[in-house]
Amino acid sequence: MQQKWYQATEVEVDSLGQSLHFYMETIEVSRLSALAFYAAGEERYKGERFYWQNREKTMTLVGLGHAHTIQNNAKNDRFDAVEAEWKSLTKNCVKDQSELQPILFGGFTFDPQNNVAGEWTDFPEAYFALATYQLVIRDDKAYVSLHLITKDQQAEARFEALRKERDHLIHAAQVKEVKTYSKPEITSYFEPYKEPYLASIDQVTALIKQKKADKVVIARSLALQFNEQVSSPQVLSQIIHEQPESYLFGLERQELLFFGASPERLVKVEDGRAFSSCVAGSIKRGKTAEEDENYGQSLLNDPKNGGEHQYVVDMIAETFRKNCLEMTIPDSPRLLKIRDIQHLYTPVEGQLNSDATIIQLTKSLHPTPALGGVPRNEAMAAIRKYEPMNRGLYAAPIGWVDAEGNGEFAVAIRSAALLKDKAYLYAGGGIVADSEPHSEYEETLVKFRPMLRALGGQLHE
Ligand SMILES: C=C(O[C@@H]1C=C(C(=O)O)C=C[C@H]1O)C(=O)O
Ligand SMILES: [Mg+2]
Repeated sequence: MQQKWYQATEVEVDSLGQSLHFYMETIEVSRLSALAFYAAGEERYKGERFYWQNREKTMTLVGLGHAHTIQNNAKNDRFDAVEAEWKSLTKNCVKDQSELQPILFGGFTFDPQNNVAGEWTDFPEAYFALATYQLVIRDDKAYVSLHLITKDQQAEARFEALRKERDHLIHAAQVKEVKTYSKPEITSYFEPYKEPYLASIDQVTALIKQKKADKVVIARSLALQFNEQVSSPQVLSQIIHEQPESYLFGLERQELLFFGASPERLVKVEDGRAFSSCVAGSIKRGKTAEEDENYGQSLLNDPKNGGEHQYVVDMIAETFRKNCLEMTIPDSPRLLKIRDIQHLYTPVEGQLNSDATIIQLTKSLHPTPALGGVPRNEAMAAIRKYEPMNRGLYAAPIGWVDAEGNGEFAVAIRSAALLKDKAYLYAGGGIVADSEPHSEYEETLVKFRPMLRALGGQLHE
């Protein structure tokens, strides 16, 4: 038996007070494949899809089509603008049942002041969508919501057509066997700025020794060419199978798919409680349990990595102190082990002040010193000066928020942009006074591995 909820509300969406009608219907469905649901939108909704799964695998989210987008290029108030528009759009929605929540999914680019042309040209500095078809799988229950936002008061016929299509999409996703996808075939592989990257590590450590900054995260990219166009479900299926311990995300806009498997939470808010994670300091995995344990111990005892980590802890703790009634943070880091790498990890949590929101927390936290540096402004200036690329959504907040103010953003690392038959992979590392170019270079190679593997390549040690 299917559960069904329907609501129609009226909202004023823009500053002109334009009045719109927001129709939505949520049905509970029997378990289906989130990836097959995504793939069912290949023809009609390519370029308007997203995929998300949290680290714990307790929440999977897929969106097909755009009922509404919220996007802007504001340099200073992009967070506030997204929050205000989402609030006005959802103010009349029923708030108390989480399965009825419309969800806004998207991201804020790493640095709105970066104008370097390339794969991110024209990508908005804030880009969010409310899906026409929203699939949420939570604690083993699956819900599909249909959203229609229109000026039209008589939208019944359109809504009915969308219902029919929804039933087709659900049917396509209730498959007995999930399709398996082959890996893409790489025809060439190059590191665009290897020499400038190595030189920049020396330049940045010199800057740090002159006390112009304490820590700066420097990143680089890797470019791949494939023998043919690669599809989004094809690469998403690889990360779903290969990176189960990470956040998984994919966000399409026009021809571009930005996707990744990140171990790092920026912020999660659930019923007024906030969670973040300090993830910085890295070492590779060992080939045997013993070697792995030894690497882990040396990471825990290494002053250079400990320094990289502490800057992140100090800043996130400070932000939580300002926004929370109470908070907890352990005294020392533990290890976070994922397939290719281990990190120093310190979880943070707290009870939010009544006026703190997930978007405001995201605004305050981004970029943490795990991806930007310390002090923030000096680090950002150094990144603009020494990185010849545009990070786009790499290292930036990606995630969702619902109408009640719950939500979660990951830091979009271990990620890549796929554009037809080309992909750009991104990786970086925290540079401190005692960083060495060659070992930082090696660290980025390890961080490229998850996306490189998903895209059909491999790196030898
Ligand atoms: C910058 C990246 O990762 C960040 C930098 C780390 C480091 O330098 O040790 C570790 C985890 C992340 O906070 C990346 O993966 O590209
Ligand atoms: Mg590092």
